[in-house]
Amino acid sequence: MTATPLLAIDGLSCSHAGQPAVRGLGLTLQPGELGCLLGPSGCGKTTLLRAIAGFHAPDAGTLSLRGKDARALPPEKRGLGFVFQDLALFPHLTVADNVAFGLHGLARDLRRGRVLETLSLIGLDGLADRYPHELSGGQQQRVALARSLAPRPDLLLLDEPFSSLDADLRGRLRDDLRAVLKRLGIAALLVTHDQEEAFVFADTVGVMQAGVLLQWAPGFELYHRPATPFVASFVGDGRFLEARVLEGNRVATSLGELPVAAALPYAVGSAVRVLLRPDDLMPSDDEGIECEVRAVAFRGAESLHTLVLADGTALTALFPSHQQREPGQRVRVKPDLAHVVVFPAAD
Ligand SMILES: Nc1ncnc2c1ncn2[C@@H]1O[C@H](COP(=O)(O)OP(=O)(O)OP(=O)(O)O)[C@@H](O)[C@H]1O
Repeated sequence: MTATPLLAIDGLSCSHAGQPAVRGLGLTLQPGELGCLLGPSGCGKTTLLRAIAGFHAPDAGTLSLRGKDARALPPEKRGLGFVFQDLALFPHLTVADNVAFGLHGLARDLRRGRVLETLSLIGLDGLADRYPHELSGGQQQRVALARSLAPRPDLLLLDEPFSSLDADLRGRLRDDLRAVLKRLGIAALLVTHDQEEAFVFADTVGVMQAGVLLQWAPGFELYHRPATPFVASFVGDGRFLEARVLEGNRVATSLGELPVAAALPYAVGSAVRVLLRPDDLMPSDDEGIECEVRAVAFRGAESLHTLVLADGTALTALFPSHQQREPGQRVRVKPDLAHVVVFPAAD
């Protein structure tokens, strides 16, 4: 028996003034599952979140929460928490009163305990009596998170909640929030532009393009088995290499013969493209394919090398930074991969 999903959406379409923003979208989120939506600006992420929250009426499709049709429910009856980019803390209320704001249903004597417990969980011990203007930006964002967590919703909707913070604060807040959500068993759907954030935070990541959800899968699968060329190029670095289908689950490329995961739906001899990630190529001393280093980008532990093969094909490869080469140098590389992902040849 499969458990009832917390959130189930099917065939959901939304528009703004007749212009489609979300098209026939379906996904499910299980209790306690952390999901993330990635996609270029304007692809419909916020519209989808607003439709789930009840702030935007869909044109078509179904939307159920905890197994019940939620389409007719107003936002306050959906039992969800939201955190949007705009914090909207009440400036004249203390931190504790801001956090207590959504706890009307709770007996007064329990409220203070819940507020202090939530502040402690989110790393704001000792700040209950301060006012928002007495806090840093990161602390204010934590108050907004505490306020949405205090009623213990079973689903939290987060629209780029960390985007105003610098990278270091952002990473810490993301990790802390993930830990709190997992500890409390609260599911979340987070909209972000940051792939690393999506990979680190979420159990399941969705990639949207022009209102369509192209793939909804764990980050590892999205990276290693992208469903479409758009997902392949939007998520992570990667280059496409021209290839030809061979017998026996293999393709011929200018890097030699490479294995594919399963039987291909293309005839032997067909022209296809394969995806090569920078971590699919390793430096190799004597064997391997010779290429020229075109550019090097130092990234700390690793350096991203742009390489050009003898036939002019450009590829990228991550080398440990102590093996970093110089532009113009010739290097040998060999593929280090379980299999390549194959797409139809470009038009
Ligand atoms: N209130 C509105 N009125 C008219 N069109 C809108 C409105 N809100 C969004 N749109 C349009 O709907 C489409 C989807 O917008 P949405 O904000 O959902 O995208 P998004 O993926 O969240 O973008 P971003 O990453 O930039 O926040 C866009 O073309 C946008 O211009």
